[in-house]
Amino acid sequence: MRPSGIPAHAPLAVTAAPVSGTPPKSDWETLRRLFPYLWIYKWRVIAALAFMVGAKMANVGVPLLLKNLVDAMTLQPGDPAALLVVPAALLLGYGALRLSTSLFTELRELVFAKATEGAARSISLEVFRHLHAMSLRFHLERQTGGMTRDIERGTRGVHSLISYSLYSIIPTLIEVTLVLTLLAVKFDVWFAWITIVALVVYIGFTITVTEWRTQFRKKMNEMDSTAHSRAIDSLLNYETVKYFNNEEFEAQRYDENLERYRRAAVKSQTTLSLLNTGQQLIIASALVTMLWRATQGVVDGRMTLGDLVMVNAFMIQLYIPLNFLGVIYREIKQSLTDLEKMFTLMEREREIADVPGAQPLQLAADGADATVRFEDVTFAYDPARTILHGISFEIPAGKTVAVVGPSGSGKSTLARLLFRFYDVQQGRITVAGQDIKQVTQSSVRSSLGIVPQDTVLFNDTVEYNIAYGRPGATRTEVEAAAKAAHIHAFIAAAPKAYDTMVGERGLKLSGGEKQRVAIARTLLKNPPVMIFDEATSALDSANERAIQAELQSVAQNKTTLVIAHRLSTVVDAHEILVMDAGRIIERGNHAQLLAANGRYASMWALQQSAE
Ligand SMILES: Nc1ncnc2c1ncn2[C@@H]1O[C@H](COP(=O)(O)OP(=O)(O)OP(=O)(O)O)[C@@H](O)[C@H]1O
Repeated sequence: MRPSGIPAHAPLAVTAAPVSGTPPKSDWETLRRLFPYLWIYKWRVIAALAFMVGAKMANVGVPLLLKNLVDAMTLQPGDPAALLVVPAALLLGYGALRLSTSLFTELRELVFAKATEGAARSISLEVFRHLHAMSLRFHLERQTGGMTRDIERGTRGVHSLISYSLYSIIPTLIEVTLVLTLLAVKFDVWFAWITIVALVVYIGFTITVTEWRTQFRKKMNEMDSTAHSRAIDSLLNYETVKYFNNEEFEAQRYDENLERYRRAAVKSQTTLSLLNTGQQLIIASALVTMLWRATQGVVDGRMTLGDLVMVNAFMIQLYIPLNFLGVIYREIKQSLTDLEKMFTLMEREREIADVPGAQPLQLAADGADATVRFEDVTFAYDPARTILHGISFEIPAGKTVAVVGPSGSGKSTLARLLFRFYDVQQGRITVAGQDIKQVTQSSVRSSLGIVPQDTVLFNDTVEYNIAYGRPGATRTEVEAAAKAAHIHAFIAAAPKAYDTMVGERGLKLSGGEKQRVAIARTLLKNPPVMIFDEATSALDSANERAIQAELQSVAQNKTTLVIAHRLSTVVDAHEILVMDAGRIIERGNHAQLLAANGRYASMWALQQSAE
């Protein structure tokens, strides 16, 4: 048997660091959040730091050798032996030091790549899991485009933060310390002072200007995310845009943000030039002062020519990384901002969470005890508007209860509550006598199957979409489900059969075809409790009758909740609830309700005459 497109669940061996508490407040807090993800690879972190120190020591050794080389040439002009032997040894040493600098640097990258990539992977996976754990309310409110952009930037932030701090800031600090110590010990303490003052002024200037510039960068990000959200929303609504001929309107809305982005970007660029010029000024002043002190030293005979060369080489070596400090500081700040945004997203409270120590729902293997009860359930999406008022009913195991009533009366809300997409404000919902709030959400959901009102499919093959009902199902099982949902013949006749792509959100299929794919995947899941929320509303009468018969045979031994507009589809239900404005106004079986001659009877008469 050929396996279907979806593999069975395989646990991912990723050690996610624990997350707790409130959203990060400062940069240090963000760093503290990131640290545990890296510390999983502590030996690599330590080894990388050691290699870094090695590389910097080798780097600082280079000017020292240069000094000796120059001194050998200038101080012993009359000694041909020394002139031959000493420079040869020094040249070899020079080569070895240069090589070790790059060797240590490469080793550091080699050792650390796994830690960086591992941390980025753990965080990405954790964010993804967290998003799926967030409530339906969160997902209905989110702006997909902007949010994915934030996540993308956050994950990239992990890479840049690690590489900039570990590959730039820390090495520069090590180098500065080594050079300062050397200068202070070997020469006039003035050299160290000039370097320190220049560094302090440089860093102070860079940080102040960069902090000020951050607002433009933030604005750019904001505009970028909003533009992205608008573009995605507009593309998802492609057909609607065309129906209303609103391409130009959409383009203008998009362009509003692009224009704001452009303005912020130009400001960001102009202020960058200001920053760069200021930095160059500070560095050039420091270099000139140092060189002036060094030439004075040579003239006074306190320093050799070699010393002068060495001081100059040190300064140039320091100058190169410092030159990038502004960019690095900004990138680090930027990464921290991006990371903070992602961490804040991760800290958003999960509205619907398992109670501590929640156990899985206990259910007989054949679902024979899967009775569903709504006990005096009151619910509001928004506290200002109660949707369900004290709803009580029971679907005995293996029986079918139908809910009918006008649009907006709260029928689909019953299904959402049973799936625990929201928690009820009053009363409780039980499955097999267990409150669904007290057991794990995943066990409740695995006992339920739904054919929803609006089916949205994954942009993959028909087979993938059906097999989604039970990852790991074989092609034969997928076909059997498709046959039961009366969609097999249609799929088999398509040029690519089960490998046909359904398009984004399944839009390449008709409403009725999508609905049948949804039925097939729920049949494949085969849970003890089924919910059909107007499951056949998109079908023509002939297809509806055929599938109704199939659904009824499937529902035979299952606990079933049927939500329907067409009353002819629910006449066989064990109990029919008539809902209006969030209340059950009538209940009974078809015959009883007709006899009662109330709302149901008049709805029935109306539909019969229409048909
Ligand atoms: N996420 C939500 N936030 C706020 N109000 C909501 C939300 N979802 C639904 N509602 C409101 O709750 C009420 C009941 O919605 P529900 O989907 O349960 O109705 P229904 O009876 O299934 O309607 P229909 O027959 O049209 O599908 C509606 O007035 C709807 O506007």
